[in-house]
Amino acid sequence: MSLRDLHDPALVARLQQLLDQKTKPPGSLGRLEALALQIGLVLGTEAPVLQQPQLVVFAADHGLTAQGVSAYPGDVTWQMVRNILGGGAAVSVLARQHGLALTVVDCGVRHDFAPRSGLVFRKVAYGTADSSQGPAMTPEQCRQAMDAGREVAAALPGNVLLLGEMGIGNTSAASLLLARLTGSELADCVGAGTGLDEAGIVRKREVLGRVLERHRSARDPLDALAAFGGFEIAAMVGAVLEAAARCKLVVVDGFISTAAVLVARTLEPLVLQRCVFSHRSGECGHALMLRHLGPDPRTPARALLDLELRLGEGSGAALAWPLLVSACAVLREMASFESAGVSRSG
Ligand SMILES: Cc1cc2ncn([C@H]3O[C@H](COP(=O)(O)O)[C@@H](O)[C@H]3O)c2cc1C
Ligand SMILES: O=C(O)c1cccnc1
Repeated sequence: MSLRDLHDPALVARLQQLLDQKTKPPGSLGRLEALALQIGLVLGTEAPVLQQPQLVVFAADHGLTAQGVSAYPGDVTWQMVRNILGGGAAVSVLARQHGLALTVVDCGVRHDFAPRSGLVFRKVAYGTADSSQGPAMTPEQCRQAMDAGREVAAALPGNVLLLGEMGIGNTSAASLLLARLTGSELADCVGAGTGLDEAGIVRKREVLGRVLERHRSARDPLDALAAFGGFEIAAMVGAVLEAAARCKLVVVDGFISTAAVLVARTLEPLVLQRCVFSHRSGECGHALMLRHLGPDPRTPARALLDLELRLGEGSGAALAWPLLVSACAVLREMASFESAGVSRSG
């Protein structure tokens, strides 16, 4: 399946003309105008309305946590899933504030959850295998996780998917994917994650260096994804591909969800047309990752916000949401010079 190129020159010209006719100096709403244009193109309309926004938190555990790569124990993954669904996590509060439907997908958490509202069961296994000892997933598990993401995205209503994730150890998997898929120095790809101190970061780099070396032949993006994990990243790859195929807007969160886009765009470069990068994470490596996803005028990879967030869960995507709503409102509702009887510049 290949994606349609959304760069319709006629629609671009109409959208640009509409924006330029609004009662403001041309370009004075800055990047909100580029955002409005992008949303218009994705939804294929001059009057975009974002409907039934869905924030999906993909959750899974990582075998590599056995090597001490995170400041927190793996049990935090399932405990935070419970907290997210219970309404007390950052993403729960922000989703509630902004009226975003919140779903958690168990892609591979090391825990058995009782059925509850908002929780979708797509468990591939009880966490990935330790990637310092062998591949994190088998090719079949990788496919299963990607299919889970695709199916979840296919079943969602609305025209916007906001990505979130929960998985202790997943900054390690994202760093490894960044290093392998872009050829960047590992040291530039590895950060503090949940808050490792300097010694912890040195140790994390050393562990990830060994993992990278162990899987030196995993150069193909899907091989790399299977080698490093995790299930939630693979599921996000599938979800991004499916949402993009359905011409939904994809709101990308931080370091980990952007890593999923890094993989997805190797399979379908045009997914980038549908992606809005909500924020630049404080995690070392995210700026580098965004640079590798752009710049290209048709596929901007510039993040909207820079709040030094380093949380994940979809918190940055939720925080950027009002900007997307505003971009659409400007396009739909602002008067033109002509309709408002305002004089243009001489
Ligand atoms: C309480 C808590 C809540 C979180 N919410 C998201 N993350 C974030 O931190 C984890 C990745 O960092 P690392 O690779 O260092 O483990 C992921 O679960 C991510 O979503 C959290 C982490 C913690 C501790
Ligand atoms: O940028 C992120 O998404 C991030 C950073 C640190 C820890 N968890 C997530």
